[in-house]
Amino acid sequence: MVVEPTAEPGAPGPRGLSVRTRGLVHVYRGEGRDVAALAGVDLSVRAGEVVALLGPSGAGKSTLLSLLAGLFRPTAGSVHVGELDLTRAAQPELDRLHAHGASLMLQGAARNLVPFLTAEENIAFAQHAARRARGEARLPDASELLRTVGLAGDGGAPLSSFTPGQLQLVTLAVVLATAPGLLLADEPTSRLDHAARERVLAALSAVNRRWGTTVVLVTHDAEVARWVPRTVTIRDGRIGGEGRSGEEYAVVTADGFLPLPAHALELLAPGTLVRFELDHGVYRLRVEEGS
Ligand SMILES: Nc1ncnc2c1ncn2[C@@H]1O[C@H](COP(=O)(O)OP(=O)(O)OP(=O)(O)O)[C@@H](O)[C@H]1O
Repeated sequence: MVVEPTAEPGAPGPRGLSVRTRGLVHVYRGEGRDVAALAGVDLSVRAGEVVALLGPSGAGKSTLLSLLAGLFRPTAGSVHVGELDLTRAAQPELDRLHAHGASLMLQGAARNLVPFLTAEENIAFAQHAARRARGEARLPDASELLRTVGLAGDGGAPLSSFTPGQLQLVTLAVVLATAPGLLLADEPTSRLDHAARERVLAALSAVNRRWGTTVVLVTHDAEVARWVPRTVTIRDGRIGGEGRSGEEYAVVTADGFLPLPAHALELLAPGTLVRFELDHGVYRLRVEEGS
C-alpha cells in the first residue's frame, strides 16, 4: 500500500502544511554535559506529503519532531511550518499553531488520551481549546473523525473496552480533532500486532487522502518504512540518507558533506582517499590505491 498525497477534491477541513528546516541544530544543556541532538538538519516536506523519519536510537528523530511541533526552540537554524517561522514566532502565534496547525501524536496511546472519557468525549476535550482559538471555524465532528479512522459507531464505548490497536486509532482521531495541517506522529505503530498496524496505516492513509494532511512520522518498523513513499534517515543528528519509492539516496548537506550509506562505510575505512570522477555523465568514486 502506498499513500497518495492528494486531498479528496472538495473534502472539507484543513489543507496540508509544508515543513522546511535549515541548518537545524539542537543542544540539550545538562549539568556538566551538553548533548548535541541535532547537528545541522536541512529538511523540506511538501504540503500533503507523507514522510517517515528512520534511524538508530538516539539519532535525534524525536528531537526533530518536537522542534517541528514548536514545543521548544532550536539552539540554531530555522524551522518553518507553512508560512510560520517557528524560531521567530511570538507566543500567540505558537499557541495558534498548537491549537489548530500542527498536532503531535506522542508515543503510546495512554499519553494522548484521558482514560476515563469515551472516544467522543476525548475528541470534544481536544476541540475545546481549538474552538476558543479559532472561533466558529468548522472542526470535523466526532462521528466524521471516527469514521475516517475506521471506528464508526464506537465513539460512546469506554476506552477500557478497546484493543491496543483501536486505542491507537482513537488517538489518531483525537490528534486530528483540531483539523491540523501537519500531523507529527512518534512511533504510531509501536507494540501493535500485524493486523492492528495495518489498520493504523490504513487510517493514516485515509486521513492524508481525505484532508491532504501532511504526515511526518518516526518509526523503527521496517514494514511502516516500506509503506511510506519517502523515508529520511537521521544519523548522529544529521540527515544520513533518503529513500524514495524504495530507491536509496545519499543527500548532500548544505555545508557540502555527503554522508556515505552504511554499506559504503563498511568498504571505506576512515581516512580513505577518494576522487570524484565524471565519466560520460556518470559520477564515479575512485579509491586511491594504498590510502
Ligand atoms: N531532554 C533531554 N535532555 C538531554 N538529552 C536529551 C534529551 N532528550 C534527548 N536527549 C539526547 O539527545 C539525543 C537524541 O535523542 P532523541 O530522543 O531525539 O533521539 P531518537 O532518535 O528519537 O531516539 P529513540 O529512537 O531512542 O527515541 C540522545 O543522545 C538523547 O540521549
